[in-house]
Amino acid sequence: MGICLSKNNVYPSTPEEKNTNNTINKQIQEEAKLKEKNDNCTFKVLLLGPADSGKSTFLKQLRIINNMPLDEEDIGNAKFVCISNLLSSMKLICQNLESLSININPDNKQYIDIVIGKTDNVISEYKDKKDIPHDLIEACKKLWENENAIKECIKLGNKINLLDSAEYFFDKMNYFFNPSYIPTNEDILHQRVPTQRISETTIPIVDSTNKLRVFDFGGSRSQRLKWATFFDNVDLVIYIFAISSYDQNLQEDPKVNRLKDAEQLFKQLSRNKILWQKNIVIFFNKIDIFKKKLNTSPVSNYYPEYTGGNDYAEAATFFAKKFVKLNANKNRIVSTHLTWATDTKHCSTIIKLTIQSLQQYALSSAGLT
Ligand SMILES: Nc1nc2c(ncn2[C@@H]2O[C@H](COP(=O)(O)OP(=O)(O)OP(=O)(O)O)[C@@H](O)[C@H]2O)c(=O)[nH]1
Ligand SMILES: [Mg+2]
Repeated sequence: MGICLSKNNVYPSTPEEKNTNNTINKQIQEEAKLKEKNDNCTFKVLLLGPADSGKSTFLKQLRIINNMPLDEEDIGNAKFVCISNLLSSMKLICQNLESLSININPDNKQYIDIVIGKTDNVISEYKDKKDIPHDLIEACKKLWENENAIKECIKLGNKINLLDSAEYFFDKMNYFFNPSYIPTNEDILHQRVPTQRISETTIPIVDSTNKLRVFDFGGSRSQRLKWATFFDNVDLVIYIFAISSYDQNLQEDPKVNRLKDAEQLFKQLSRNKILWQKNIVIFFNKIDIFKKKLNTSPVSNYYPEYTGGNDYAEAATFFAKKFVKLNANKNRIVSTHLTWATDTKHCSTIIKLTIQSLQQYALSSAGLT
């Protein structure tokens, strides 16, 4: 390279070598600056997708996995949310048994009446620290332990927009009804609170000097109108939808299939001008429910072109191909992951992979790899 080494120093001997040396030094300085910038980077990440798809759950996992405590509001409201998710799910089931033609044991009719009659008042009063009436607790326990109709109705939960976590809360009702029980992180991960306010959370990435600045949005149709003002200077879009929702309709528009709505939404986002150059990671979420459903709710009932039966890999590949095809900019990287957002161990692997590729992409955009 025309450079003489003397002890620890580098001395150029001719004007040409001097020039080369200057160029190299400049490059080294620029790369060091870029590296420093990338070592202390804050990546802007958007969590986008339809309602009830798992965006806020994923944000909770991002905090847990990066050793950041859960949001104080989530912890403070945990008991109330668990109880109200549990009671309102039980009420929804009791109200729909007849329309779903599910028979009950006549001896249990009294408990169903108690649940339907008392739940709303109890939820509104519970916030004022009133106790849950004993007869309502007993009614819930009796129905869950002795009435098969409740379990049958859970299997038809897709028809009544039942919470995916209903069974989780019913299984743990003895804990939740105990006044001294303190909800765990797992309980908080199973809660359902639709996001009404856009949240911004800065999360230091564990074992790194970089941070994530994560925006979590409400996914219902009315909430989507607020998204676009946050699209500037994004580093990564994570599009999350529930792959298990292929047999469900939207809460806000019961005529529209949830997964078909998720397709349309993805198509629109992939065409968005401000996001045009941005890479997208798609999370096909709720695979735990998806796997179970395949046996009882054939995908071909909703997608007649699907021929893979109840095979999990076939069905997942079918949807993955569908979404990747919908991406309008073929020059951007679209990666896909099958995810289970309520499971911390599973999420940890996916989150690490996603952060790695985000950092890798940032370095390569800066010309450092
Ligand atoms: N079984 C299961 N439940 C999940 C999974 N991901 C999320 N949930 C549950 O699904 C419900 C909805 O999750 P959220 O994270 O609130 O959904 P969201 O996308 O933030 O919804 P919006 O705020 O309304 O847009 C919660 O009760 C979660 O516990 C999953 O992978 N498996
Ligand atoms: Mg949310």
